[in-house]
Amino acid sequence: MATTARPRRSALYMPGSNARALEKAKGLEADVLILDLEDAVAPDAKDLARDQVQAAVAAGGFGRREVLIRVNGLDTPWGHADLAAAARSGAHGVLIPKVESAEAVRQADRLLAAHGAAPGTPNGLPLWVMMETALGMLNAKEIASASPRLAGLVLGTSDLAKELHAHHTPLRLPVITALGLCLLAARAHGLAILDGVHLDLDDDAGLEASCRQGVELGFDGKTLIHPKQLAAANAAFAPDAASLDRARRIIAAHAEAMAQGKAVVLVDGRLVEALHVAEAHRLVALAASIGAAAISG
Ligand SMILES: CC(C)(COP(=O)(O)OP(=O)(O)OC[C@H]1O[C@@H](n2cnc3c(N)ncnc32)[C@H](O)[C@@H]1OP(=O)(O)O)[C@@H](O)C(=O)NCCC(=O)NCCSC(=O)C[C@H](O)C(=O)O
Ligand SMILES: [Mg+2]
Repeated sequence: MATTARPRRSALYMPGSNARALEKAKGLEADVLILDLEDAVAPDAKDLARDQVQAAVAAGGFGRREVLIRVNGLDTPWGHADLAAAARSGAHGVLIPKVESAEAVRQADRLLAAHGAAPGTPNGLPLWVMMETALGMLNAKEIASASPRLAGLVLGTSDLAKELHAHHTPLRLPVITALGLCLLAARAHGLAILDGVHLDLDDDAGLEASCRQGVELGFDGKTLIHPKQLAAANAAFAPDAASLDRARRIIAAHAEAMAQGKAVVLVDGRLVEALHVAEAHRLVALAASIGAAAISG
C-alpha cells in the first residue's frame, strides 16, 4: 500500500485553552498542528477549549499546515461533545487518545458519521489514534486495520512509560518494543505514524538524538510540545542533500540499466534493484512536497 508523501516531519501540540498558542501556530514552521482538548487542558477549561478550537479552525489562517483536533476520550464527560464539534469543525483530522481496541476505532468512526463527517478517503474526515497503553500496543494490528477512515497512529510515549512503570532513557529501550509494534501495524496498513514527544525542553542534544532515532526506525515525523523543538524535527525528518542526490542517481542509473535489459545496477559500489528505486522515488517526492509546502507558507 502506498504511503503519501505529505510532509509530517513536525507535529506540534498546543492546549486548546491557550488562545495565544492557537494564534501563534499560524506562523510556525510545523507540518501538523495538534489542537489539544485532552491532557493539556484542565477540567475547568474543557468547554472553553472546545469552543476556542472550533472557532479557530472555522476562522482558518493555518495555511498549508495539517490541523488535527485531539479530543478527550469517549469514556470521559467531554469526549462526545468534543467529537461532535470536531466532526463539523473543518479540521483535517480527529485524534482519539488512548485507543486500545479495533472496536474503539469503529465507535469513533460511527460517531463521526452520525455527526455528518463523510467516511473513508479522499473526501472523508480522517481519524487518527493515539497508541499509548499496553493493551493498545498488543492490539496494534487490529487497531490499524479497523476502519478505512483511519489515517495515522500517534505514539503517546509519556502515558505508555507511566503505565509500564518504565523510565525515559536516551535510547528509549524500555518502549522500543511498543514503537516497533506500532510501526509494523502502521506500515502493514498504509498509515502515517508519528513518534512521541521529548519532554525536556532544555535538552537540545537529546531531542536531536531522539529525532534521529525516529527517522532510523521509520517514523514520518515527531510530535512536539514547544515551538523551539520544530527546527530539529523538520531537519531530521527531511531527506538531506546527500540522500537526495543518491536517490536521483539511483533512479537514473536503474532506468538506464532497465533500458539495457538489466534489473540490477551498482551505484557507488552498492547493489540497486527495483525496491531501492521505489524508496528513492519516495524520498524525491517527499523532498518535493516539503519544498512546495515551504513555498506555499
Ligand atoms: C510547555 C509549555 C507550557 C511552555 O509554555 P510557555 O511557558 O508559554 O513557553 P514559552 O514562554 O517558552 O513560550 C514562548 C512562546 O511560544 C508560545 N508557545 C509555547 N508553547 C507553544 C505551543 N505548544 N504551541 C504554540 N505556541 C506555543 C508561547 O505562547 C509564547 O508565545 P509568545 O507569547 O508570542 O512569546 C507550552 O509550550 C505548552 O503548553 N506546550 C504544549 C503542552 C501540551 O500540549 N501537552 C499535551 C501534549 S503532550 C502529550 O500529551 C503526549 C502524549 O499524550 C503522551 O502520552 O505521550
Ligand atoms: Mg497521552
